[in-house]
Amino acid sequence: VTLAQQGPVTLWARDGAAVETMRATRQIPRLPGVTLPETVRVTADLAETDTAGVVLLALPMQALGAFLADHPRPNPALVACCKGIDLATGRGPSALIAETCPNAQPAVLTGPSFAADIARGLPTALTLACADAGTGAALQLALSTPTLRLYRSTDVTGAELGGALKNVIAIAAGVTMGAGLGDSARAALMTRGFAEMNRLAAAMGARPETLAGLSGLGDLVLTCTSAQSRNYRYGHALGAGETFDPRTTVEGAATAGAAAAIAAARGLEMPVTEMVAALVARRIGVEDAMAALLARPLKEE
Ligand SMILES: NC(=O)C1=CN([C@@H]2O[C@H](COP(=O)(O)OP(=O)(O)OC[C@H]3O[C@@H](n4cnc5c(N)ncnc54)[C@H](OP(=O)(O)O)[C@@H]3O)[C@@H](O)[C@H]2O)C=CC1
Ligand SMILES: O=C(CO)COP(=O)(O)O
Repeated sequence: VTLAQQGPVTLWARDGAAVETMRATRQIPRLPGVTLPETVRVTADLAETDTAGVVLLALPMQALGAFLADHPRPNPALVACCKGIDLATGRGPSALIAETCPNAQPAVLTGPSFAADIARGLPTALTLACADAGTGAALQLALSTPTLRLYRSTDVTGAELGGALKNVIAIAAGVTMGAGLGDSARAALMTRGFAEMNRLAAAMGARPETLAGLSGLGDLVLTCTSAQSRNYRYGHALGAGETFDPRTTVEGAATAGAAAAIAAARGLEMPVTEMVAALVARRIGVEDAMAALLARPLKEE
């Protein structure tokens, strides 16, 4: 919606009925109240995107690998908008793109931004990460709009891991608030969670300044403090012992398990992440999880 202010955009979706509805009504079922500009062409025919210079891949992380394997994309630049670690392979979106679409430059668009805010034209700032600096600069220019401000980076690993791991900590923050443990406990979990994000990212070659930027700290703050976040709301329901619609995309649930497995393989301590993975898998309850975190040996900060 925001990019369509600057020129024609093709929006592909797999659901033909949803495409027909969007064409007819110019409304987006997932973004109530937002009208599709006339410059957005909606299609259920994926081949219509084949000649685009840039494609934004906006589907859930756990669906990306199979989607690309089934539909390798011919476009020169593929920008992943998903946040997470693939549970099956332990890889991020750019590695899945590189594997399935070897002729494409993989890039990542990530940072604190709710789709509804961007579509309403509210100001947002994101990180555009691409290992190839020239492609990254071109994408930054092409995808920035008057209300969407992109900062560029060549640290794809850092940008991906910041966006993936903050969702896990957001679940923990939601659990804390849902269980009535208070704002102080949430701030502690956010801070210690951020330390874990940095630990894993550094071990995987990311730059600390990327984690301290929009794609890491920026998105951590947003997602841990806003009830607009699905990861936060899911955690809140867990903490409060309430049900949660299982059809909702909650990226941190799978990513908690993937990150905990990587940390274990590398001998890294990630107690908050491990606890979220255990909570999601129902191996532990909220009270026991909190007690276990508080009972850890005292240490230097
Ligand atoms: N929503 C937001 O505010 C933000 C989301 N993100 C990230 O974007 C990614 C997608 O999230 P979001 O759009 O909110 O998720 P939703 O669940 O709202 O939408 C997912 C979309 O992907 C489609 N989809 C799912 N599986 C497949 C598949 N196998 N093949 C083709 N299409 C598929 C769905 O189609 P169908 O309707 O047919 O199921 C739907 O259109 C996530 O990684 C999320 O973290 C990042 C920043 C902000
Ligand atoms: O990543 C997001 C905001 O930057 C969206 O968060 P949720 O997936 O938790 O809704």
